[in-house]
Amino acid sequence: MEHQGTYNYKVVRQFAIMTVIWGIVGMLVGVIIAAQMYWPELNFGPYFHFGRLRPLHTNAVIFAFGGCGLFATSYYVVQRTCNVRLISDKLAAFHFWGWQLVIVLAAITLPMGLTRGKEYAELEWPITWLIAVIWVAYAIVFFGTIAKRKVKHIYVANWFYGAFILAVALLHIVNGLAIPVSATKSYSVYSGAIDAMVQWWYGHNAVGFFLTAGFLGMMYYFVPKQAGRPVYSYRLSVVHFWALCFTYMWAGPHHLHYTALPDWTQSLGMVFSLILLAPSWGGMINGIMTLSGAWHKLRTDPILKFLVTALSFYGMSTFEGPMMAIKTVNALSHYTDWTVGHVHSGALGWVAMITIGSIYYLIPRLFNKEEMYSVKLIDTHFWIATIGVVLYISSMWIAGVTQGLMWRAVNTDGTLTYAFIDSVKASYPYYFIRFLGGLCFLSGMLLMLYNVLRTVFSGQAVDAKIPAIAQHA
Ligand code: HEM
Ligand code: HEM
Ligand SMILES: [Cu+2]
Repeated sequence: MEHQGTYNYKVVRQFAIMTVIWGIVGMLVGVIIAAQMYWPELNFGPYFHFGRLRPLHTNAVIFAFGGCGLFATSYYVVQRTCNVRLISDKLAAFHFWGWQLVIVLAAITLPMGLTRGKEYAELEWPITWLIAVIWVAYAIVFFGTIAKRKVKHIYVANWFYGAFILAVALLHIVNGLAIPVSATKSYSVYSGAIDAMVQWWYGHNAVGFFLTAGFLGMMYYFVPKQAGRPVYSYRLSVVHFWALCFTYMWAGPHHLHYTALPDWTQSLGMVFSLILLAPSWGGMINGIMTLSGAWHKLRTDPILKFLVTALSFYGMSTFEGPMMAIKTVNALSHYTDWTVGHVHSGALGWVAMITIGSIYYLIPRLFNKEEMYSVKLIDTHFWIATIGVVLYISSMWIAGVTQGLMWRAVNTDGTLTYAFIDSVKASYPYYFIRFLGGLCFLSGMLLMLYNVLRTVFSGQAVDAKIPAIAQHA
């Protein structure tokens, strides 16, 4: 039991490094598909066609980049706040290697065109089952560690990580139910409008629990830590936690406005989306107000800049989302690039920025260094990333609204003013700006990789000792 007195940082180090690597891979694919929309001749053969690289992009950024970030931070946070080592190093290692295998399998099968055809749940049934097994291992390690904790209280970050783990298990299994007809092909057990409803109950809650709850867990640990201030309101964190979990579950139908779904379900989804603004902003306000008395640190601390800007984008996208869920607004925004803009203000502005900030916090601590190799480079990364997000989302807003307006424009005699191709032509300049924005964001990630490698190779891997007296980490 040589490890008894220390935390398991090995699995945290592994997931943290892979967060940066998969972030670069996933965003590179993002830049490639963005380029393909501006230069159609970049669509090569079947394997490198937009239609096959797009799911590769979404899977890589959400499950490889986002997933590794969530696993690294949750394993760090749960140990530090419970004052115990993970209950099983072996299961944690199985989780790490199993997840890398899933990512590799995804990178092979998606370009081959093997897909279940469900967005964000594309991977065919053998991989879906493999994910379920790995997820159970993760849940055992995480909740087992909480059960063994030396601190009576369960810190709020763990509540959010816990909700993420449980909800994603539920979503993955229910939406994954399928009847295999061969090793690489299966059919959903649901059909028609019910299949669509299950899929978007899944899709929306993937946003709510994979892309939000887990990252709020990150926020609740790393923002107070980096700001050196306690969480603004513990009561607010409890209230918005339960409200968020409850409300997200009902908002899925906003993805299916004006479809064959019963009208009342669409209205229900719209109403719950509007309500969702409140618990979302509860989290944002709690995070931002945690800086009370530490605002001056924003001037000099680029890690804090990442964390706080992430919260601002979180607030912005959770305002935009409820607006887009209003049926009359959705009549304009749906099918347009406005949705893609909304997605990336959440994905780049919130998910990627909070992850980047947290990883910069972690790396020196995992490799026995005072701070990152270059704090100046973190600052450069911050600015280039921020410019990238702004270019991305503002170009997509303009393109999206232009498309929506052109599609609905009618002449006095009732005929359409524009052919579809006119709206494609009108979108071209914005696709170029989006490509540039993506390129900025990707360059920032490359700076990060350099900075991380310099820190890692000048440091040494150490596992911090567990303090003898129970205290908050
Ligand atoms: C209160 C919170 C939010 C609400 C009510 C909301 C609402 C919406 C609505 C109405 C759409 C458009 C559906 C359509 O017309 O097809 C949408 C799309 C989307 N949103 Fe949000 N959103 C919220 C927050 C977020 C956040 C924080 C993220 C990312 C971290 C996000 C990621 C997405 C994604 C990925 C899609 C595209 C789904 C697809 O069609 O593939 N949303 N959201
Ligand atoms: C360099 C950064 C990135 C670039 C250039 C980029 C580019 C793109 C492009 C071109 C699309 C396809 C849009 C379309 O079908 O018209 C897309 C879709 C998507 N991306 Fe990204 N992306 C980046 C980063 C990210 C990150 C970090 C995430 C998540 C954490 C993300 C999540 C998504 C999602 C969920 C979709 C599907 C949107 C939908 O169905 O509405 N992206 N991205
Ligand atoms: Cu949704």
